[in-house]
Amino acid sequence: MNIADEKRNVYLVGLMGAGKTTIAKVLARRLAYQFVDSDHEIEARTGVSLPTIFEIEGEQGFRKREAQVIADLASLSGRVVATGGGAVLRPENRERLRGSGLVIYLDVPLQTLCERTRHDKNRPLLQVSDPLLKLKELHEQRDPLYRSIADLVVSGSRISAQAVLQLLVKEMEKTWKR
Ligand SMILES: Nc1ncnc2c1ncn2[C@@H]1O[C@H](COP(=O)(O)OP(=O)(O)O)[C@@H](O)[C@H]1O
Ligand SMILES: O=C(O)C1=C[C@@H](OP(=O)(O)O)[C@@H](O)[C@H](O)C1
Ligand SMILES: [Mg+2]
Repeated sequence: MNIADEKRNVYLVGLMGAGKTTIAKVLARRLAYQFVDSDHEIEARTGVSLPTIFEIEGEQGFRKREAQVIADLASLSGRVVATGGGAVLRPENRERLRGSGLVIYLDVPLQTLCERTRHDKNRPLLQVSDPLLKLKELHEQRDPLYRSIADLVVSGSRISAQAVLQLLVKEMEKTWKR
C-alpha cells in the first residue's frame, strides 16, 4: 500500500499572503491529489468576485459561504485545499478541518505578508490605511487558532513548496503507520 492510498485531505492554513494558494497547487500536483481553493470555490458558486461578496453580504455573509464550502470539502478526500486566512475563525470549521485531513500552518513573518499583499485589491480586509497593523491584529487573534489545529507548522519568510512536501510526506507516513 502506498501512503497516498489513504488520501485524506491536506489543508493549508495561515494568514493572507502566506502562500496557501500557491503552495497548495504544487503539493496537489506532486501528490496527484486534486487542488481546491476555498475562495475560488466560493467565487465559482456565486459567480461573483470575493470583494463583491464582501460588498453585498459583508464579512459575515462571506463566512457563511466559506463554512458551507469547508463542510462540503471535508466530506471529500484526495484534495489539497488552500483555505482562506479566516477559515479557522468558526469552531465548526476548525473541527471539520482537523477531523478530515492533515492541517499545515504556513507561518510567515508579518512584514513579508504585507509586502506580498500590498498591491492586491482582492483582499477586502487589507484595503485599509495601515495593512501591517491589520495583519498584526489578525495574527494575534488567529495564530493560536492555526496552531490549535495544525499537524505541521512551517515557519519562515521563504517557505518552499518542496520543503513543505518533504515534511508532509513524513507526516503522512507517520499517520499511516499509526
Ligand atoms: N513561498 C513563496 N515565496 C515567495 N512568494 C510567494 C510564496 N508563496 C506565495 N508567494 C506570493 O505571495 C502572494 C500571495 O500568495 P498566495 O498563494 O495567494 O497566498 P495566500 O493564498 O496564502 O493568501 C502571491 O503573489 C504569490 O506569488
Ligand atoms: O484572512 C481572511 O480573513 C481572508 C483571506 C482571504 O484568503 P487568502 O488567505 O487566501 O488571501 C479570503 O478568504 C478573504 O479575503 C478573507
Ligand atoms: Mg489564497
